[in-house]
Amino acid sequence: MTIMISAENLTKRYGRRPAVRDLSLTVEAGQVCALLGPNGAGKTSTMRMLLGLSTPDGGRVRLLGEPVGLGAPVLRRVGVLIDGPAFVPHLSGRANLRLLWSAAGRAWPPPGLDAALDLAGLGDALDRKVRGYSMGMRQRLMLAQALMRQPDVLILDEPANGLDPAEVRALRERLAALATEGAAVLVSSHQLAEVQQLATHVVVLHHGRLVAAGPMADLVGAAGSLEEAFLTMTGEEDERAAR
Ligand SMILES: Nc1ncnc2c1ncn2[C@@H]1O[C@H](COP(=O)(O)OP(=O)(O)OP(=O)(O)O)[C@@H](O)[C@H]1O
Repeated sequence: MTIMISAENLTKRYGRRPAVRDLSLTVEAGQVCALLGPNGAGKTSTMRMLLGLSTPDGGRVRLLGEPVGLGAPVLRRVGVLIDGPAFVPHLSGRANLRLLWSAAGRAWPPPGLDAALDLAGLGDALDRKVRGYSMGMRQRLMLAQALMRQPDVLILDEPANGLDPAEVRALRERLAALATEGAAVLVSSHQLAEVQQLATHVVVLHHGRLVAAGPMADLVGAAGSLEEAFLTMTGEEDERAAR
């Protein structure tokens, strides 16, 4: 068992409001872990801290056993999809990928480019300006960006947004293959039926707190589906009804 992603007692406040409270989680090599929670539960805040994009008010993060901060060397081994990246609209998809890769002084092309482009499935559009891309095409370019470095750790915030069913399936298969090869994947999503097929493990947040964590089969348990288990755990249906 190799722990690839670890958070210990993470806390984040915006002003006085806690967004993440005393959260601990681990993701091991070979696992695809879903980070779930209703809107505002703290998923993006958690991922930003895991990546050194925001500083925790308390607790500790390690990726591949190393501490994380902006520009930490370990981040070269991490594929990221989180708020962006901001592509240059008048450059092609391919030129944008090259720019993002080469900015750090690395020789083009990256080792996983072909597999990443294959998944992105942009075809001829890869050489057209990003300005004309649909939302789904931008999302697929972002995925290519995250995967082109053949990462050991992947942290993806709602990667399936805007993808059509065939693309969602291709993404699922690619992430499973990367995990089988020894990567650790942490992925946030609201698409619970999809997550149930994708993830081996689940972490559920509610109001910034951990409410459940463990193997998918344990969480689904007697509820029969991840959706049912999730709604029971978070009490979201009751909260909506009370509003
Ligand atoms: N930069 C910020 N400044 C102030 N409050 C913030 C900031 N970022 C997040 N928050 C607040 O922190 C809480 C957690 O937000 P976060 O984006 O982490 O949730 P989330 O689980 O990713 O939600 P969603 O499912 O809607 O993407 C929310 O109450 C949000 O309003």
